[in-house]
Amino acid sequence: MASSSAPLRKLVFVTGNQNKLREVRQILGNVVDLEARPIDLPEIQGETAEVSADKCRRAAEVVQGPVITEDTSLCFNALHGLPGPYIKWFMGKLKHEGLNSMLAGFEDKTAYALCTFAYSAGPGHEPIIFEGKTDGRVVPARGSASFGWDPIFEPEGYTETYAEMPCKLKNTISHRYRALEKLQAYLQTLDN
Ligand SMILES: O=P(O)(O)OP(=O)(O)OP(=O)(O)OC[C@H]1O[C@@H](n2cnc3c(O)ncnc32)[C@H](O)[C@@H]1O
Ligand SMILES: [Mg+2]
Repeated sequence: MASSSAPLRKLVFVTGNQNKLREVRQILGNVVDLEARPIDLPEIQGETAEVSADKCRRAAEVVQGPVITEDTSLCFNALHGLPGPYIKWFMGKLKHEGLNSMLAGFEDKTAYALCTFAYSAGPGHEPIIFEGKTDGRVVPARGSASFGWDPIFEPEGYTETYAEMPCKLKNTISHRYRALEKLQAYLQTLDN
């Protein structure tokens, strides 16, 4: 943790998603001086780590300095991890009901939320990847529909969906929280 007298590390977070930004600010608190840039960067196809590293390289070029980017996947075990990094497009077309229907023919409704942060120290610096995973299952939508697929994801060990939980609880068990814990630990090593 940065000492109270040291200036906070400045970091640009490139994201077009206000809900992600809100949660990242809530979780990181004042550990870093986070500047948000709402740039919607192209995302390639591939496995999550490749998609994330590519987006972060582009972000570092745009920002010309240290930067973080984040990618979220929702992976259905019955579908071998799909929709995965393509969840945004599946959500957009199928909505909550259609995502449930995708699993109608399967007994196994388990899924996991995967958050991948990528950090680059600047243009030409290879991104470093930090992943956080939360297991759960896909259920018919319950709770406020304010953030993506939150209403249809019930984390393991809880009877509430992400959308039904107080944000403080989501932020202590979420895929995003778990990835940020690792990113934070890495940033601390840079301060020493
Ligand atoms: O600009 P970026 O950061 O890429 O923001 P995005 O909205 O495009 O986000 P992704 O590419 O990572 O796509 C992930 C999708 O999952 C949604 N999502 C991300 N985190 C979520 C969370 O914690 N709970 C519910 N939905 C989430 C998000 O709204 C997108 O539809
Ligand atoms: Mg995106």
